[in-house]
Amino acid sequence: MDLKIKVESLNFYYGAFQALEDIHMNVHENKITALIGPSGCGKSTFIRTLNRMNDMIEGTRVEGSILLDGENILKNETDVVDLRKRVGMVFQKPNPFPKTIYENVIYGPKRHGIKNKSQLDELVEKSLTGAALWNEVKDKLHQSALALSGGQQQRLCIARCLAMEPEVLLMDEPTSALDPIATQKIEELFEALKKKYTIVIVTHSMQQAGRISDFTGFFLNGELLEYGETDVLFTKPRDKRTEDYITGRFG
Ligand SMILES: Nc1ncnc2c1ncn2[C@@H]1O[C@H](COP(=O)(O)OP(=O)(O)OP(=O)(O)O)[C@@H](O)[C@H]1O
Repeated sequence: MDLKIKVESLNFYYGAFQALEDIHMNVHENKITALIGPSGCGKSTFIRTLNRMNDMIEGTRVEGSILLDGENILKNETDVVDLRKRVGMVFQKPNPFPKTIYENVIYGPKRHGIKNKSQLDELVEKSLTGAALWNEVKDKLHQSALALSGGQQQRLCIARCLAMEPEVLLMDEPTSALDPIATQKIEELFEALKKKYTIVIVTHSMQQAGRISDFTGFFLNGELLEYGETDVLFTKPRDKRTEDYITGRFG
Protein backbone atom coordinates (compact mmCIF):
# COMPACT_ATOMS: atom_id res chain seq x y z
CA MET A 1 0.00 0.00 0.00
CA ASP A 2 1.44 3.32 -1.05
CA LEU A 3 1.67 6.19 1.36
CA LYS A 4 0.20 9.50 0.20
CA ILE A 5 0.43 11.57 3.37
CA LYS A 6 2.59 11.05 6.42
CA VAL A 7 1.75 13.14 9.46
CA GLU A 8 4.45 13.30 12.12
CA SER A 9 4.44 14.86 15.59
CA LEU A 10 1.74 17.33 14.63
CA ASN A 11 0.69 19.90 17.22
CA PHE A 12 -1.77 22.67 16.50
CA TYR A 13 -2.70 25.73 18.55
CA TYR A 14 -5.45 28.34 18.40
CA GLY A 15 -3.65 31.04 20.37
CA ALA A 16 -2.78 29.42 23.70
CA PHE A 17 -5.25 26.57 23.21
CA GLN A 18 -3.74 23.34 21.93
CA ALA A 19 -6.28 21.67 19.65
CA LEU A 20 -4.10 18.82 18.31
CA GLU A 21 -1.48 16.92 20.24
CA ASP A 22 1.30 14.85 18.78
CA ILE A 23 -0.61 13.35 15.89
CA HIS A 24 1.02 10.62 13.82
CA MET A 25 -0.89 9.23 10.87
CA ASN A 26 -0.17 7.46 7.60
CA VAL A 27 -2.75 8.17 4.92
CA HIS A 28 -2.71 5.53 2.19
CA GLU A 29 -3.09 6.28 -1.48
CA ASN A 30 -6.41 5.38 -3.15
CA LYS A 31 -7.96 4.53 0.18
CA ILE A 32 -10.68 6.21 2.21
CA THR A 33 -9.63 7.32 5.67
CA ALA A 34 -12.45 8.28 8.03
CA LEU A 35 -11.98 10.49 11.08
CA ILE A 36 -14.43 10.01 13.91
CA GLY A 37 -14.77 11.27 17.46
CA PRO A 38 -16.96 13.41 19.68
CA SER A 39 -17.70 17.05 18.95
CA GLY A 40 -14.78 19.39 19.54
CA CYS A 41 -12.09 16.67 19.55
CA GLY A 42 -10.14 18.22 16.66
CA LYS A 43 -11.30 16.35 13.55
CA SER A 44 -12.01 19.48 11.51
CA THR A 45 -8.87 21.17 12.74
CA PHE A 46 -6.86 18.14 11.68
CA ILE A 47 -8.36 17.76 8.22
CA ARG A 48 -7.83 21.48 7.64
CA THR A 49 -4.12 21.17 8.39
CA LEU A 50 -3.80 18.81 5.41
CA ASN A 51 -4.22 21.64 2.91
CA ARG A 52 -3.25 24.44 5.27
CA MET A 53 -6.74 25.84 5.45
CA ASN A 54 -6.07 26.89 9.05
CA ASP A 55 -3.47 29.38 7.78
CA MET A 56 -6.41 31.69 7.17
CA ILE A 57 -7.24 31.81 10.88
CA GLU A 58 -5.28 34.42 12.73
CA GLY A 59 -3.27 33.45 15.80
CA THR A 60 -2.89 29.77 14.90
CA ARG A 61 0.35 27.85 15.10
CA VAL A 62 1.41 24.45 13.85
CA GLU A 63 4.37 22.20 14.70
CA GLY A 64 5.55 18.92 13.25
CA SER A 65 5.44 17.81 9.66
CA ILE A 66 2.96 16.69 7.04
CA LEU A 67 4.63 14.94 4.14
CA LEU A 68 2.67 14.86 0.90
CA ASP A 69 4.46 12.47 -1.44
CA GLY A 70 7.45 12.95 0.83
CA GLU A 71 7.47 16.78 0.74
CA ASN A 72 6.72 18.70 3.92
CA ILE A 73 3.76 20.96 3.13
CA LEU A 74 4.20 22.89 6.39
CA LYS A 75 7.44 24.47 5.29
CA ASN A 76 7.38 28.20 4.54
CA GLU A 77 8.20 27.84 0.85
CA THR A 78 5.08 25.77 0.12
CA ASP A 79 2.92 27.34 -2.57
CA VAL A 80 -0.44 27.04 -0.81
CA VAL A 81 -2.43 27.78 -3.96
CA ASP A 82 -0.77 24.82 -5.63
CA LEU A 83 -1.21 22.75 -2.46
CA ARG A 84 -4.96 23.41 -2.38
CA LYS A 85 -5.15 22.44 -6.04
CA ARG A 86 -3.54 19.10 -5.20
CA VAL A 87 -5.49 18.68 -1.97
CA GLY A 88 -9.08 19.78 -2.57
CA MET A 89 -11.77 20.22 0.03
CA VAL A 90 -15.52 19.72 0.24
CA PHE A 91 -17.36 21.24 3.17
CA GLN A 92 -20.25 20.23 5.37
CA LYS A 93 -22.83 22.48 3.76
CA PRO A 94 -22.97 22.50 -0.03
CA ASN A 95 -21.64 25.92 -0.99
CA PRO A 96 -21.98 26.40 -4.76
CA PHE A 97 -21.33 29.89 -6.06
CA PRO A 98 -24.45 31.81 -7.14
CA LYS A 99 -23.55 31.12 -10.75
CA THR A 100 -24.52 28.57 -13.37
CA ILE A 101 -23.62 24.90 -13.00
CA TYR A 102 -21.11 25.27 -15.82
CA GLU A 103 -19.45 28.31 -14.28
CA ASN A 104 -19.21 26.62 -10.90
CA VAL A 105 -17.20 23.76 -12.39
CA ILE A 106 -14.84 25.92 -14.45
CA TYR A 107 -14.31 28.55 -11.78
CA GLY A 108 -11.04 27.11 -10.47
CA PRO A 109 -9.52 25.97 -13.78
CA LYS A 110 -10.29 29.38 -15.31
CA ARG A 111 -8.54 31.13 -12.46
CA HIS A 112 -5.61 28.84 -13.10
CA GLY A 113 -5.46 30.07 -16.68
CA ILE A 114 -7.47 27.59 -18.73
CA LYS A 115 -9.37 29.69 -21.28
CA ASN A 116 -9.95 27.36 -24.21
CA LYS A 117 -13.69 26.75 -24.61
CA SER A 118 -13.50 23.14 -25.80
CA GLN A 119 -11.01 22.31 -23.07
CA LEU A 120 -13.37 23.82 -20.48
CA ASP A 121 -16.38 21.99 -21.97
CA GLU A 122 -14.48 18.75 -21.72
CA LEU A 123 -13.49 19.46 -18.13
CA VAL A 124 -17.11 20.20 -17.21
CA GLU A 125 -18.35 16.91 -18.63
CA LYS A 126 -15.51 14.94 -17.10
CA SER A 127 -15.86 16.50 -13.64
CA LEU A 128 -19.64 16.22 -13.52
CA THR A 129 -19.41 12.62 -14.71
CA GLY A 130 -16.81 11.96 -12.03
CA ALA A 131 -19.17 13.37 -9.42
CA ALA A 132 -22.07 11.25 -10.76
CA LEU A 133 -24.06 14.35 -11.66
CA TRP A 134 -23.66 14.65 -15.44
CA ASN A 135 -26.82 12.79 -16.44
CA GLU A 136 -28.96 14.89 -14.13
CA VAL A 137 -27.65 18.27 -15.27
CA LYS A 138 -26.31 17.90 -18.80
CA ASP A 139 -29.34 19.67 -20.26
CA LYS A 140 -29.26 22.57 -17.83
CA LEU A 141 -25.59 23.46 -17.50
CA HIS A 142 -26.37 27.15 -17.88
CA GLN A 143 -28.99 27.28 -15.17
CA SER A 144 -28.27 28.46 -11.66
CA ALA A 145 -26.54 25.97 -9.39
CA LEU A 146 -28.71 27.21 -6.56
CA ALA A 147 -31.76 25.61 -8.18
CA LEU A 148 -30.29 22.14 -7.61
CA SER A 149 -31.29 19.96 -4.66
CA GLY A 150 -28.98 19.79 -1.65
CA GLY A 151 -27.57 16.43 -2.72
CA GLN A 152 -26.99 17.66 -6.26
CA GLN A 153 -25.35 20.82 -4.94
CA GLN A 154 -22.97 18.71 -2.87
CA ARG A 155 -22.08 16.58 -5.90
CA LEU A 156 -21.54 19.81 -7.82
CA CYS A 157 -19.11 20.91 -5.10
CA ILE A 158 -17.33 17.58 -5.54
CA ALA A 159 -17.26 18.18 -9.32
CA ARG A 160 -15.83 21.65 -8.70
CA CYS A 161 -13.07 20.02 -6.72
CA LEU A 162 -12.44 17.34 -9.36
CA ALA A 163 -12.12 20.01 -12.05
CA MET A 164 -8.88 21.06 -10.39
CA GLU A 165 -7.57 17.53 -10.96
CA PRO A 166 -6.59 17.03 -7.33
CA GLU A 167 -4.76 14.06 -5.85
CA VAL A 168 -6.38 14.14 -2.43
CA LEU A 169 -9.97 14.98 -1.51
CA LEU A 170 -10.72 16.22 1.98
CA MET A 171 -14.35 16.05 3.03
CA ASP A 172 -15.58 17.56 6.26
CA GLU A 173 -18.90 15.90 7.07
CA PRO A 174 -19.99 16.07 3.43
CA THR A 175 -23.34 14.35 3.94
CA SER A 176 -24.46 15.71 7.28
CA ALA A 177 -26.78 18.24 5.64
CA LEU A 178 -28.29 15.67 3.25
CA ASP A 179 -31.21 13.27 3.37
CA PRO A 180 -30.59 9.48 3.39
CA ILE A 181 -31.07 9.05 -0.36
CA ALA A 182 -28.70 11.87 -1.28
CA THR A 183 -26.27 10.51 1.32
CA GLN A 184 -26.40 7.06 -0.23
CA LYS A 185 -25.64 8.50 -3.67
CA ILE A 186 -22.57 10.27 -2.34
CA GLU A 187 -21.43 7.17 -0.47
CA GLU A 188 -21.68 5.15 -3.70
CA LEU A 189 -19.69 7.84 -5.42
CA PHE A 190 -16.83 7.49 -2.91
CA GLU A 191 -16.25 3.92 -3.98
CA ALA A 192 -15.65 5.12 -7.55
CA LEU A 193 -13.63 8.17 -6.53
CA LYS A 194 -11.10 6.26 -4.50
CA LYS A 195 -9.85 4.50 -7.61
CA LYS A 196 -8.36 7.84 -8.66
CA TYR A 197 -8.06 9.85 -5.47
CA THR A 198 -7.00 9.53 -1.87
CA ILE A 199 -9.91 10.52 0.35
CA VAL A 200 -9.97 11.74 3.94
CA ILE A 201 -13.41 12.24 5.41
CA VAL A 202 -14.69 13.53 8.73
CA THR A 203 -17.94 11.91 9.71
CA HIS A 204 -20.21 11.88 12.72
CA SER A 205 -21.78 8.69 11.52
CA MET A 206 -20.08 5.56 12.71
CA GLN A 207 -22.22 3.59 10.27
CA GLN A 208 -20.90 5.73 7.44
CA ALA A 209 -17.31 5.28 8.54
CA GLY A 210 -17.89 1.52 8.72
CA ARG A 211 -19.54 1.38 5.32
CA ILE A 212 -17.17 3.47 3.26
CA SER A 213 -13.74 3.66 4.81
CA ASP A 214 -10.66 1.48 4.66
CA PHE A 215 -8.98 3.16 7.63
CA THR A 216 -10.45 4.95 10.62
CA GLY A 217 -8.92 7.34 13.10
CA PHE A 218 -10.61 7.98 16.44
CA PHE A 219 -9.87 11.41 17.87
CA LEU A 220 -10.41 12.34 21.49
CA ASN A 221 -9.50 15.65 23.12
CA GLY A 222 -7.09 16.60 20.35
CA GLU A 223 -5.31 13.25 20.29
CA LEU A 224 -5.51 10.49 17.74
CA LEU A 225 -6.35 7.82 20.23
CA GLU A 226 -6.57 4.93 17.84
CA TYR A 227 -5.94 4.50 14.16
CA GLY A 228 -6.03 1.48 11.91
CA GLU A 229 -7.96 -0.58 9.45
CA THR A 230 -11.66 0.11 9.78
CA ASP A 231 -12.65 -3.54 10.15
CA VAL A 232 -10.19 -4.02 12.98
CA LEU A 233 -10.94 -0.75 14.76
CA PHE A 234 -14.66 -1.47 14.75
CA THR A 235 -14.43 -5.11 15.78
CA LYS A 236 -11.37 -5.22 18.00
CA PRO A 237 -10.61 -1.72 19.29
CA ARG A 238 -7.46 -1.61 21.37
CA ASP A 239 -8.57 1.18 23.67
CA LYS A 240 -11.57 1.00 25.98
CA ARG A 241 -12.47 4.59 25.08
CA THR A 242 -12.66 3.71 21.36
CA GLU A 243 -14.89 0.79 22.22
CA ASP A 244 -17.14 2.97 24.36
CA TYR A 245 -17.44 5.51 21.58
CA ILE A 246 -18.20 3.11 18.77
CA THR A 247 -20.73 1.22 20.83
CA GLY A 248 -22.45 4.44 21.85
CA ARG A 249 -21.56 4.16 25.51
CA PHE A 250 -19.44 7.28 25.51
CA GLY A 251 -19.66 10.09 28.05
N1 LIG B 1 -11.21 29.24 15.02
C1 LIG B 1 -11.05 28.72 16.24
N2 LIG B 1 -10.55 29.46 17.25
C2 LIG B 1 -10.37 28.94 18.48
N3 LIG B 1 -10.66 27.67 18.81
C3 LIG B 1 -11.17 26.89 17.86
C4 LIG B 1 -11.38 27.36 16.52
N4 LIG B 1 -11.90 26.34 15.80
C5 LIG B 1 -11.98 25.29 16.63
N5 LIG B 1 -11.55 25.60 17.86
C6 LIG B 1 -11.49 24.71 19.04
O1 LIG B 1 -10.64 23.61 18.75
C7 LIG B 1 -11.20 22.39 19.26
C8 LIG B 1 -11.36 21.41 18.13
O2 LIG B 1 -12.37 21.89 17.24
P1 LIG B 1 -12.74 21.15 15.88
O3 LIG B 1 -13.74 21.99 15.17
O4 LIG B 1 -11.50 20.79 15.18
O5 LIG B 1 -13.43 19.83 16.43
P2 LIG B 1 -14.33 18.75 15.69
O6 LIG B 1 -13.92 17.43 16.25
O7 LIG B 1 -14.24 18.92 14.24
O8 LIG B 1 -15.77 19.12 16.20
P3 LIG B 1 -17.20 18.92 15.50
O9 LIG B 1 -17.40 17.44 15.40
O10 LIG B 1 -18.16 19.54 16.48
O11 LIG B 1 -17.17 19.61 14.18
C9 LIG B 1 -12.50 22.77 19.95
O12 LIG B 1 -12.23 22.91 21.33
C10 LIG B 1 -12.86 24.10 19.34
O13 LIG B 1 -13.58 24.90 20.25
